[in-house]
Amino acid sequence: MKKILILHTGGTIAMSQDESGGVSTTSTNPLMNLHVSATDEVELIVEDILNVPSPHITPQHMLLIKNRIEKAVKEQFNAVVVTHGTDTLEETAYFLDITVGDLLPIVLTGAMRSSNEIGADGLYNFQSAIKVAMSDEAIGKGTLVVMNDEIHTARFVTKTHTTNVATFRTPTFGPIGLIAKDSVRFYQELIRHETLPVNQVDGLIPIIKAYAGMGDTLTLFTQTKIDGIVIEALGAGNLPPKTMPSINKLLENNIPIVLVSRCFNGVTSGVYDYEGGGRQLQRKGVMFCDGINSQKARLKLLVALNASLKDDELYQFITQ
Ligand SMILES: NC(=O)C[C@H](N)C(=O)O
Repeated sequence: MKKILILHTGGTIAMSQDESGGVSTTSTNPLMNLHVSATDEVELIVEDILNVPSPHITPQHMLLIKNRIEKAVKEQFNAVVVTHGTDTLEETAYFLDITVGDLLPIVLTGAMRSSNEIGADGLYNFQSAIKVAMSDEAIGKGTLVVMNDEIHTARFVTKTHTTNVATFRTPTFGPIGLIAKDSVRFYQELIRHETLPVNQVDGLIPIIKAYAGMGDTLTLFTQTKIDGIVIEALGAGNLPPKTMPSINKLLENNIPIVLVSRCFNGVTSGVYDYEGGGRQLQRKGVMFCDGINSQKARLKLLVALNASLKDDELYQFITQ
């Protein structure tokens, strides 16, 4: 019989709606009182590791979850299911993906409707996540996100809708599997999977978004002590020319600059050789992140810096 560790962290999946329509955390997690079917062949050990809305989640919380999962490996658990608020679920999922690796299946899930709302999706998603975690095919696929009958990779999934239950999507590549009534089916997998061990997550790494007519906003970051910066650039990876003096200054000060695209689909590539164009940025040492969004790129840089990666190693890890 498989043994699965359930880690509840809070979020809407653990919340209820009151008479005024407000949704908030309750002292007992509603999932605790509900029976999850089709789990007779599995032993579930449940822990309320946190009980917070996910906008309150920090990298310190992610580290706590990671450490608990690593302990679970030693305790011979076969898989872990983490329930989480959806607002930052993709960030915790990605953090676990790049720090724990493929030691055992890790599946995150959440809900868009609280437990006592009509059409509540929490219990259903929770059950689906357990089914995926139980599946032998989930082994070696990296951290997974299961919502609304779909299986996504932590690396590429993102929350795309503020309220719709079909909010989690994987732009460009699509989900890697689905849950069809009783069966869990995988159709794709990632071809590479990078991980780094970390024991701390310190550092100030802001995210800034580029826009038409952007002036020298980045100058603010040349005057503050930051450890790195993530820029959501235009298109395939270009910036307005007025940002260049500060880009140069940051690089002179050895501040790592990670670039992603503000586009929802596609990957970055340094092709344009005009002032601020991607080719110029790459030549200067700006690191282009491949296909992940800015909030994940920020975690990637945070993990890399806390694992003391520098120079070439840092460049390889960020750009691979
Ligand atoms: N659906 C949700 O879980 C959203 C909630 N604000 C959270 O992330 O905690």
